Amino acid sequence: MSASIGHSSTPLTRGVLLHINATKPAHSKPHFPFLFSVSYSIPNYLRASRRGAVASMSYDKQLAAAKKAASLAARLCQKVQTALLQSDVHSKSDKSPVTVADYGSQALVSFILEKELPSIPFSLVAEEDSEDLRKEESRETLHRITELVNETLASHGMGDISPLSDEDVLIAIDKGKSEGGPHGLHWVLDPIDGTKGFLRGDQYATALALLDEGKVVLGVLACPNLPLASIARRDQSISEDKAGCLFFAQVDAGTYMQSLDGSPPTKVHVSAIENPEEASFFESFEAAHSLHDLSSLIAKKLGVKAPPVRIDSQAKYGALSRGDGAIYLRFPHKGYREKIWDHAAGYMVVAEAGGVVTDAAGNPLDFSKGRYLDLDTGIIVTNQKLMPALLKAVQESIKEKSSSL
Ligand SMILES: Nc1ncnc2c1ncn2[C@@H]1O[C@H](COP(=O)(O)O)[C@@H](OP(=O)(O)O)[C@H]1O
Ligand SMILES: [Mg+2]
Ligand SMILES: [Mg+2]
Ligand SMILES: [Mg+2]
Repeated sequence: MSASIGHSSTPLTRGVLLHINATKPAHSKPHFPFLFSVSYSIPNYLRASRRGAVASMSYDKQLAAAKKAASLAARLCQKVQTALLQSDVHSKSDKSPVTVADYGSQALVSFILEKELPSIPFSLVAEEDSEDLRKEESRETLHRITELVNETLASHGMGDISPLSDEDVLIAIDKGKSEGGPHGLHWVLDPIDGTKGFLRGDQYATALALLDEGKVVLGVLACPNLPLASIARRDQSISEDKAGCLFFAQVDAGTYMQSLDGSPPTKVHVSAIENPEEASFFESFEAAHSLHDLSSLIAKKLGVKAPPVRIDSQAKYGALSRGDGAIYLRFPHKGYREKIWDHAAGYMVVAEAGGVVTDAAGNPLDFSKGRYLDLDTGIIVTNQKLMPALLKAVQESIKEKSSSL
């Protein structure tokens, strides 16, 4: 049994239903040379919850720009998703509306960030590029994207900006070609994370983070279909809940959530659950993205009683940051390389809410290596109390299943 949270896709109108399916990075040791010698070691999972060298800086301006950019991109995506779900051609094989939303969201975020922060050198590591869009057969798609970007800007208080041309849109998209790395400031963007959820009418997120000297220093997650109320113990009777969450976090300043409509932010914290029997866990909706059988084995070893909650996208990190569930397990099939834009914003939102994010060996995630994350086997997320037991269960389960990984 598993529970999956999403906007209802049938009927494709509104509301959220519960579908029941059968089925301190680089931390250094304290050094007291004249007093005594200390034998001191910090478990890796605790290092993973600590901030790096750039902790004392404020990123308020960048955070304000990131919230604005991600919120507008979410509006654009919502518009496309609504049209997609209402049209008669919303079959999963029709990729074009998704493409339009992905590109439109990336162009919009890129354009707004650069415009709002003119004094800061602009570097963006983002998922999409314009190669296909520049082809002759994509001319109409490109016009549609430009139209969407301009409509979104005009209808959300940015009507004073002169409309973007097709070429402006292509340029904005291609700003996302940065390689990132360990030096300087780099934005990290997934314009639509959870494309498959987007297509189904379920969860997706616009995920935006900022790296400073290779460390994530802020993260914003816009989740248009995530209910504002907790999705823990959700049942059909509360399927009319309002949806649309904006999570944001800045290093050493906590994690906050507000509605995408602009309600006042509230501070959020990860679950305080210490007993795994009371914990529930999140994983990808898509079995192709994560080994569900390995997660089940881990959960069983830990003593987790609740069935997995399957959700698309970094909405999982958002939901975890406010304590809707206590654990997120992600174990891609062998050979898959994780990208930084699939985790940077989510990592920040969870870490600042008191959670811990590591790879399957308990190492902190390293966002300084370029566009990819190099990690051991998978990604695990939980609170500090549960992490030691979770790590043990993960490592035992991986050993048992090693032949299939
Ligand atoms: N085989 C695979 N294994 C793991 N992750 C995959 C995958 N194929 C795609 N993904 C990633 O999984 C992301 C969605 O995450 P989730 O499974 O949590 O919904 C996708 O983001 P996009 O939708 O932005 O492409 C994509 O980057
Ligand atoms: Mg993604
Ligand atoms: Mg994406
Ligand atoms: Mg993708």
